[in-house]
Amino acid sequence: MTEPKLIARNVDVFYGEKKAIDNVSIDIDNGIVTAFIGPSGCGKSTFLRSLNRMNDTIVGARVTGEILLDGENIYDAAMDPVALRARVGMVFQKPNPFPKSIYENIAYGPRIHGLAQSKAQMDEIVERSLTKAGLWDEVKDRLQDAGTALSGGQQQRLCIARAIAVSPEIILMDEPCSALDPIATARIEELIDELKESYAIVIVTHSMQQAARVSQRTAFFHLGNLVEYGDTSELFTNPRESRTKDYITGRYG
Ligand SMILES: Nc1ncnc2c1ncn2[C@@H]1O[C@H](COP(=O)(O)OP(=O)(O)OP(=O)(O)O)[C@@H](O)[C@H]1O
Repeated sequence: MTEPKLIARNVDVFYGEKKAIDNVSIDIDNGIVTAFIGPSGCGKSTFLRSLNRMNDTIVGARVTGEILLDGENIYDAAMDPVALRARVGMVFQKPNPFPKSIYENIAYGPRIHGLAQSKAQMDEIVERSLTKAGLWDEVKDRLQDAGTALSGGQQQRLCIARAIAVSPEIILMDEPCSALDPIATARIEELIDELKESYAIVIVTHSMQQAARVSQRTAFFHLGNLVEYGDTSELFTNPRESRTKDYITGRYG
């Protein structure tokens, strides 16, 4: 057995006095997709954001416990949050390309992290990232067009390419398809399946069908607790906890 890529131990997340995540421990492995599911407000996004310190940007948010990335505590004073967010990338619900060209959307991260020594190297990173995100053929002749001029599904693949460009180890996705039509959604789901070969992927989704289609492991959250975590097929066909069963059979949520 290889070590988990990321280990969370006894994690609490607070917004001011309010505890949104209560004592969550979970291992995230490489090479698979892990889905976070649960009713609205259960804390899925809050916990996801704690995995790359995105909560640091929210006034009053506080994380306790331990989150280890390859054994290193990401909340250590020595950890640079900007470098961390390159290693643990994030894709949001609404595609949010920068108001810049397609090329610049990808080149921006590698430039600030000093990943390219020449224009040729940067071109190579841009092409490789767009190819991995399944967008190269559609945009290679218009790299100078605005990223915002693409369709919603293309914009989301651009955002995935932007995350890939800085060579992440984990990609966190917060409901990445909820603003997309079914065809664009299917395209992103195929892409997630391909990307899991290279990155650990964690996806928050409202759709149990989507969790069942794309993930190998599923975590069910309820009222800030991690109720059940296991193989996706097992969790959906033979849940151990009654709260999981109630949720997946549509009794609440
Ligand atoms: N910035 C914030 N400030 C204060 N409270 C917040 C903040 N963000 C979330 N919360 C609260 O924390 C709890 C968990 O919210 P979170 O958005 O993580 O849940 P979720 O499961 O992702 O919900 P949804 O599926 O609706 O996105 C909720 O009670 C929510 O109101």
